[in-house]
Amino acid sequence: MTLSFCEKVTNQLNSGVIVLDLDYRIVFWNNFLAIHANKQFKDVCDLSVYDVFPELPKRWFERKLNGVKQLNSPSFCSWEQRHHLFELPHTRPITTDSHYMAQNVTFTPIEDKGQLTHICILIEDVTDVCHYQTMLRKTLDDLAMANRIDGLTQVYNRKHWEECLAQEFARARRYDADLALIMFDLDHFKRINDNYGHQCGDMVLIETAKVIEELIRISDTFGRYGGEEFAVILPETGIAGALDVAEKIRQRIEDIALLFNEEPINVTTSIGVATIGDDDFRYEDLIAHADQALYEAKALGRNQVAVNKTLIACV
Ligand SMILES: Nc1nc2c(ncn2[C@@H]2O[C@H](COP(=O)(O)OP(=O)(O)OP(=O)(O)O)[C@@H](O)[C@H]2O)c(=O)[nH]1
Repeated sequence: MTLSFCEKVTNQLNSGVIVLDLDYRIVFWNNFLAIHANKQFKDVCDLSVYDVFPELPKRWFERKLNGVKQLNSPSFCSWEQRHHLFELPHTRPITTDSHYMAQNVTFTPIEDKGQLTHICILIEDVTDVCHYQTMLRKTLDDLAMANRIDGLTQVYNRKHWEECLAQEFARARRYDADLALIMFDLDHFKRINDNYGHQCGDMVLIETAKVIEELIRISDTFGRYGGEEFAVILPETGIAGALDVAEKIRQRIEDIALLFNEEPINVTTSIGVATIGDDDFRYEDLIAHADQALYEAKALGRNQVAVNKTLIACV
């Protein structure tokens, strides 16, 4: 078979070109397809495109082509809509999420003497774009996560935790719901650092975060407020429930069995509890109340739970 000039040019393209008649029979495909589908044109010529690519989503494909026919204008399908239309293996040495080549596909009507006679399908290999975009998205997700997480303890950092509190506070105000806050601070933590070193102090903070994360509900939001101070947001929780959780936290921390260089390390915590009140207009008010209660727990001798004074009146 002698090739026309246009066919020779098309065979040089680094994209796939398939031409279908109006019955979806293949009347041309270029070398790119011969290589990537591992089938010479003579072996597919005049076959239905569905016989050669049984994986094609027939209903979607025909709807797409009908649109091209009726409007007599090109149509496009990007890899972001459908990763690929034709199952062509990619030849990259890179690991991607799919075995198949990611594709941008353009459908173009072809007329002869004013009559639509064929549809040309251009398949662009965008495996690299897809791969690098996927990696970029993952990196951005990781960065966003790192921005929310405290590097040492792997729980929420103060900035993100406060954003969560601001949201919960607004929601509780809007729906007149309960909301409680627990803030706790490890007792005499400076002594642990001074006596055993910062490495030991860090280990205590990591272990504390771990046990408390296991103790609270998934709907609660736990974060490191700073230094050796942590905080828990308890949505839909009144004072009785909050005190219950606070006591569990106190007990759990007292029970942590830690060894550093084979020496037991004892840790206790002082805890302040506050719940949203009529006079709290900003989430910072709630923090101030819980912090005040925490200060009282320290003043009363540590290793205990205190409720902020304005609340005691209504308990
Ligand atoms: N190892 C370690 N220590 C920290 C970290 N952040 C804060 N600290 C230390 O925590 C200690 C807090 O000391 P203080 O504020 O005096 O409180 P405290 O000794 O716990 O005493 P009370 O709170 O009154 O019971 C300081 O020595 C800080 O350096 C950290 O990430 N790692």
